[in-house]
Amino acid sequence: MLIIGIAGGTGCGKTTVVNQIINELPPDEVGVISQDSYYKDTSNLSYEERTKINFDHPRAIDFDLLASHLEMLKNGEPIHQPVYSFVQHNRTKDTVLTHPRKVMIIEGILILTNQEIRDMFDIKIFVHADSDERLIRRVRRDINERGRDIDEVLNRYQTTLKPMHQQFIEPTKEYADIIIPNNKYNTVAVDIVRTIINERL
Ligand SMILES: Nc1ncnc2c1ncn2[C@@H]1O[C@H](COP(=O)(O)OP(=O)(O)O)[C@@H](O)[C@H]1O
Ligand SMILES: O=c1ccn([C@@H]2O[C@H](COP(=O)(O)O)[C@@H](O)[C@H]2O)c(=O)[nH]1
Repeated sequence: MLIIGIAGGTGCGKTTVVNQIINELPPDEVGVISQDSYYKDTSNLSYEERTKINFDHPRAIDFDLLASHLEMLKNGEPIHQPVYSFVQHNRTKDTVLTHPRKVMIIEGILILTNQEIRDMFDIKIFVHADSDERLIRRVRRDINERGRDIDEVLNRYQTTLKPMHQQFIEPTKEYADIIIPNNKYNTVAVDIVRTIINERL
C-alpha cells in the first residue's frame, strides 16, 4: 500500500487537488480519508459550546483513532470512517465503510503535525496558496456550503485560523517531499503526482 499525506492551510485546495489526482485513476485502487472525519466526538457539549471549539488546533483531532484506522488499512482490514457535519460541528452517527486500496490518500490541515501519522506516509505533500487567496476561498465556501455568515468566518479567521496556521500548519511544510503551488489550478503538479501513483499501480 502507498500512503500519501496531503496537508496545507484551510482553502489551499487540498480537496480539489485530491479529486484531480484520483479523477482518472481506477476507483477500486485508490481510497481517500479526510482528517475532518476524525474531529473528536463532542456530543457531550451543546451546539453553543461546540461553536467555541478551536478546530484548527491539533488537540481537536482524534489522532489515535486515525492512526489505528491507518494501521488496520495497512493490514488489509476495512474501517468505519466517521462522517463529520460542519453544520452541527460534530461527528454524525453515520460511518463510511472504507476498504484498503493500493493507494490511500489522507488529507487535512493538521495531518503532518503528528509524528506517528507522519511516519506512516510514504509521500508527504503540502499544498500552498497565499493567505489572502485562502481567506477568499474560505469565505465563499463556508457561506455557500457550511451555513456560516461573513462575520462568523472573518472572526474565526482573525482569532483562530490565522494564528493556528502560523503556529501549527505552516511549519509542517518542512516535512513535505513535494510542495504544490496552488494559487492557480496546477495541472502540471497534479500530473506529476498521478504519474508517481500510476508507477506504483
Ligand atoms: N487553484 C484554485 N483556484 C481557485 N479556486 C480554487 C483552487 N483550488 C480550490 N479552489 C476552490 O477553493 C475552495 C476551497 O478548496 P478546497 O479544495 O475545499 O480546499 P481545502 O480542502 O484545502 O480547504 C473551493 O471552493 C475550491 O473550488
Ligand atoms: O466543525 C467544524 C470543524 C472544522 N471547521 C474548519 O474546517 C477547516 C478544515 O477544513 P478544510 O476543508 O481543510 O478547510 C478548519 O480550518 C476548521 O476551522 C469548521 O469550520 N467547523
